[in-house]
Amino acid sequence: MESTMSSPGNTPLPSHSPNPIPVYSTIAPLRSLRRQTTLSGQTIGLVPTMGALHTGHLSLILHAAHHNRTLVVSIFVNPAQFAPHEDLAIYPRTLESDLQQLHNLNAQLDLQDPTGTVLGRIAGVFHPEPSILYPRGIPLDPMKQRGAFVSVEPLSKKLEGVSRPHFFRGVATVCSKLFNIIQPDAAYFGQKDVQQTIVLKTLVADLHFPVRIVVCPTARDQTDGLALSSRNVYLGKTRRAYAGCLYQALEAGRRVYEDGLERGGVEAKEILSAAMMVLRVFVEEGMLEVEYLSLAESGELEEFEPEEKVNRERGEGAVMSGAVRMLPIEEGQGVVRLIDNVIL
Ligand SMILES: Nc1ncnc2c1ncn2[C@@H]1O[C@H](COP(=O)(O)OP(=O)(O)OP(=O)(O)O)[C@@H](O)[C@H]1O
Ligand SMILES: CC(C)(CO)[C@@H](O)C(=O)[O-]
Ligand code: BAL
Repeated sequence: MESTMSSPGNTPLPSHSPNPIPVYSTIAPLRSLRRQTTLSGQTIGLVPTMGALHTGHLSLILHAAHHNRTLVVSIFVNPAQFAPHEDLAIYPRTLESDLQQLHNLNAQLDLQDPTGTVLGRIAGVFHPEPSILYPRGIPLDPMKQRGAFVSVEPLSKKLEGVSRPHFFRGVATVCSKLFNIIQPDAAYFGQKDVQQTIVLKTLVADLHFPVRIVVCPTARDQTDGLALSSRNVYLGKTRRAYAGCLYQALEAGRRVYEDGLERGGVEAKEILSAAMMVLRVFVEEGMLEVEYLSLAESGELEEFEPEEKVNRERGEGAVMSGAVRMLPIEEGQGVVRLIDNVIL
């Protein structure tokens, strides 16, 4: 089924382009797009998202446009990666404005880049109902889910997997489905969700998916470095004012690592405590809780031992990541989890 620049309710969006982006809710038209693209000798770049698009998502699409003539963006809030107590029901869903942003981006892509390179353009948005991707239904309790699921172990149990135990199973499963349906040559993901990118690289290697996983830099707020994220809308003005502290903490850790290189390296615990020092003041004021601060190698996210010397040889490319729970400070607010990371 295909619609053009309209919401499922069929409200047409303002459009000045003669070529609105088709929105597909079923699989067959994507198979035919794949066939046509192959016949014309072009590649498909896929950008999977859960919608509520922001500049971070658009930067992934722009990146993909430099390497593929045909782009597909998926917008699907995947129930399988949410735990029953998480925010599936209230996750921001802004399809109309998402489509408008994609439409505007296509207009920019049509103009080519300043070097004269011909850029790709978004040829379709995949926006299925859950029943299309999960034909056996998708009960929220992961213990009751039926059908085929994919998990990547033991990576999925570490860091993010501790507080979100079935999150990566949901991500690996939905991405397997998207890869099989769209059959992209490459799929583009953000560095912000670093563990997700490692899980997905392992998935495509182990299951021999012919898809290249491309990791693109984290887009940040220019003032305080907060990683752009769809869930930032939950923060409210007051918490937003100090939400950049996670990134600033990670940067403080990175500085200790870099200064230590002159002295042949520093212990992992010194790097992490520099990061913790930035967060401590907020913790003591009851403004946030730290779920984890981690310094790990980039392959399987194996943690450095606290006393281990992190020097150029061991440290370069290591992942320093963190997750904090921004506690409610005003009436009606819930906890907002922020994650971020820097690569040493
Ligand atoms: N700030 C960002 N910079 C670069 N990529 C990003 C950024 N934020 C999200 N992405 C990437 O966009 C893709 C889709 O992510 P998603 O739709 O979950 O957005 P999100 O902002 O991460 O939302 P959430 O608040 O649910 O984490 C993922 O590959 C994710 O890593
Ligand atoms: C990759 C993804 C679209 C799978 O639902 C999601 O985890 C996300 O948005 O990062
Ligand atoms: N960007 C990761 C999707 C999630 O947190 O559910």
